[in-house]
Amino acid sequence: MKLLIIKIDTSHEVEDALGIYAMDNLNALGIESRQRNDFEQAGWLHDSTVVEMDDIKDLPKDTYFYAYFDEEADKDDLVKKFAEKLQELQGYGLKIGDAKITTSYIKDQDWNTAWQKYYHVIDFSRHLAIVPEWEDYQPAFKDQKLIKLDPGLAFGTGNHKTTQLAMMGLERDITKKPISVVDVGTGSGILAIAAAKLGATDILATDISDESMTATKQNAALNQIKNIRVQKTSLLADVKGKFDIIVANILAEILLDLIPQMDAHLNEGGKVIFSGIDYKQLPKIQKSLAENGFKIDLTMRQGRWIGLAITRKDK
Ligand SMILES: C[S@@+](CC[C@H](N)C(=O)[O-])C[C@H]1O[C@@H](n2cnc3c(N)ncnc32)[C@H](O)[C@@H]1O
Repeated sequence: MKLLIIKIDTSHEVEDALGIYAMDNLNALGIESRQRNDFEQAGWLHDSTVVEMDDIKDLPKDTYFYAYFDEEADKDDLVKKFAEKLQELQGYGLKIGDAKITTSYIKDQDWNTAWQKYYHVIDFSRHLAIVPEWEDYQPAFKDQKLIKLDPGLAFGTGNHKTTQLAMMGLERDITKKPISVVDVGTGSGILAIAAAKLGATDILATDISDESMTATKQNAALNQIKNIRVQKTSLLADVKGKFDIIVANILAEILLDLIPQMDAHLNEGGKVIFSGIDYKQLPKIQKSLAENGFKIDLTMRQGRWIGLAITRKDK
C-alpha cells in the first residue's frame, strides 16, 4: 500500500490545530512535524554539542507539518481543505508561515519506520514515562511506571499536549481502588494504558477507527495489561455499564455530543476528564456541561488546548 503525504511549510503556532483537523476531520492515517527549534535545541538538551544547522538536510524555516492519507484519498480536495484551514487559522491571528502545500507518495512501510526517529522517551511525570517500543529507558524514580508504546497508524504518541492534559487528569483522579475507566476515542490506547498503570482495575477503550482497535490491543499486550477491553463504537450510546471515570480527548464538537450521554454511564461520585478543547470552544462546552448537570472542578491549559476535570453538580 502507498500513502499520500501532504507537506505544509508553516509555523509552529498552527501545528496542533492542523494535526487535530487532519486526524479528526480529514481522517488522516497519521501526522508528524519537523520543527527547526527541535534541531536548534538538540545539542544543548543532550550533551551541549553545537549543532551545525547548515549541515541539516531539509531544515524547515519554522515547521514542516506532514499528514498521511490513503493513496486513494482525493489529493486536490485535501490540498484545498488544508489551504482553507490555514486561512481560517490566520484569521484567528496565528502565524501560518509560507503556507506552501506540496504532495508526494511513499510506500507505507517506509513511513512506518521513517517517523520513528522523531519519537523519543517522554519523562512525563513522577508516576509515568512514555517509552517508544524501540527505545531503552531507565525510570527516573524507582516506582515510575513505563507506558511502552507503538502507536502504529493511530493517534496518540504522548507527544501531543492534549494527550498530556488528559494524563494529568488521570493522575489527579485515580485515587482509590477498584476503579473502572472508559477511554472514549482511545487512539493508540495510551490513556487506557496510563489508567491501568495508575491502578485502574477495569478499563474499556473505545474508538471509531480500526487502526485504533489494532494499536490498542497490541499496546496493551506490549505492556502486559490484561484488564483493557476494546469496543469499536461511536461515543457511549452503545456502551454497556457505568464507570468511575470517563476520559475523552476529542475535539470540542464531538465532546458536545458526548456530554448528554455521560450521566447514564457514570457511577455515583464519578469523574470526567476532557481534553482536546481549543480555548475558543470552551464557552460552548461549559454551557453544555452546566445544562447536563455537570460542573468543572479544574481547568488546565497548555497553549491553545484546554483540559477539564468534571464532576456532577451538587444536589
Ligand atoms: C485526539 S485523538 C486521541 C487519542 C488518544 N486518546 C490520546 O489522548 O492521545 C481522538 C481519537 O478519537 C477518535 N474518535 C473520533 N470521533 C469519535 C467518536 N465519535 N467516538 C469514538 N472515538 C472517536 C479518533 O479516531 C481518535 O483516535
